[in-house]
Amino acid sequence: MSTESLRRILGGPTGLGTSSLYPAPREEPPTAGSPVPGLYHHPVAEPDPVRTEEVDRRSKEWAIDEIGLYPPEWEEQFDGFGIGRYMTVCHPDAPTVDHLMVAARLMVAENAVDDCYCEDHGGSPIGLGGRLLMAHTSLDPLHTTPEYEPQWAGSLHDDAPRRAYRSAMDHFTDVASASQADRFRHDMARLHLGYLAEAAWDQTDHVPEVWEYLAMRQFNNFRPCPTITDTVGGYELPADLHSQPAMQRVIALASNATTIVNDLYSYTKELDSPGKHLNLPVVIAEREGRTEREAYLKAVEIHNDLMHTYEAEAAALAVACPLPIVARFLRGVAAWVDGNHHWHQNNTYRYSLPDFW
Ligand SMILES: CC(C)=CCC/C(C)=C(\C)COP(=O)(O)OP(=O)(O)O
Ligand SMILES: [Mg+2]
Repeated sequence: MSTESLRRILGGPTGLGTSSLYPAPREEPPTAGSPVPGLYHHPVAEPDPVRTEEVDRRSKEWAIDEIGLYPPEWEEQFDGFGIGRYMTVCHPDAPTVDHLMVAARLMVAENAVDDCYCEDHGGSPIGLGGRLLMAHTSLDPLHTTPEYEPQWAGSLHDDAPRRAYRSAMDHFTDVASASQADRFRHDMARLHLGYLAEAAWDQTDHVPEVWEYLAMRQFNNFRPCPTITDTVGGYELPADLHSQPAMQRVIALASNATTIVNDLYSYTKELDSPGKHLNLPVVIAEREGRTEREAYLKAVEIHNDLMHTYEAEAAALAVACPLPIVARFLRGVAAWVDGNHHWHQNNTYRYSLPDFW
């Protein structure tokens, strides 16, 4: 495969000596909506405003009318999340708004579970395992005897997170193949495992080693979002290609980079939240005895290393397995990585940068 083709797959220049083509640390402090100084990323174009608005409108209609997701007082936060921008910028190859809506409902549902079960909308580490497992059955149904089946089926309507998961999953399985749905269930089980480790550490006030934190964050991770890029794009990466170790490594590295992006952009929000909220800079500061600023800058470097390794591995995979479907999927993952950065950078309603420059 030519260098030019690889660039197209990854969305920008890669390899030795190309870092200087991307934004470098700056002298002046960032302003609202600017990227984290020194963060390696690929700027992308603003998402299509027509699609953005339509996804916002339809997501809200679904959340309110179909599943009763949130009370009126949470409306501002729902709007501030910007689901339309997020999905539109992360899935530039979605053939229709219907395809974008498949991703949008899942994203809204995933955030509802995180907020209502784990975090600041009534969440708690206490009893989380039971709640998460029951919610997981909205994605991966219980197969049981006629005596108990109706009780389980009724439970899927009992709270907003389960209603959201069940409805979003129904819409997803309408368009996904059986193996794409199974891939998604596996990724969601990984996510729930990550939530549980984070909650267990919270209950015992344990601050993990940096590598342990990175392991937890590989599971409590955006991974279920980029890995549906083919379903949202209206095609399928076959299971035998998706499960190749080289593809799994690319997916994990890309997803880890996207999740550390969240740790960097949500750092000040999480410092202001009650209790100690773990994120990469906080863990580095505590476990490696660094100042907050030093720890934050080290987290930027870790992100950049992950991004460089991800891009190198994706390029190597594209060469080793030169199938158009592999190139298309890798392009979709790269678009998600870049779009995720764009959304975090520009979501000044949720995020603001620390004063470290
Ligand atoms: C959309 C999805 C699969 C989310 C899973 C986990 C999650 C909420 C994140 C990876 C985002 O991290 P965090 O919980 O720290 O989110 P905020 O910083 O509150 O935006
Ligand atoms: Mg965060």
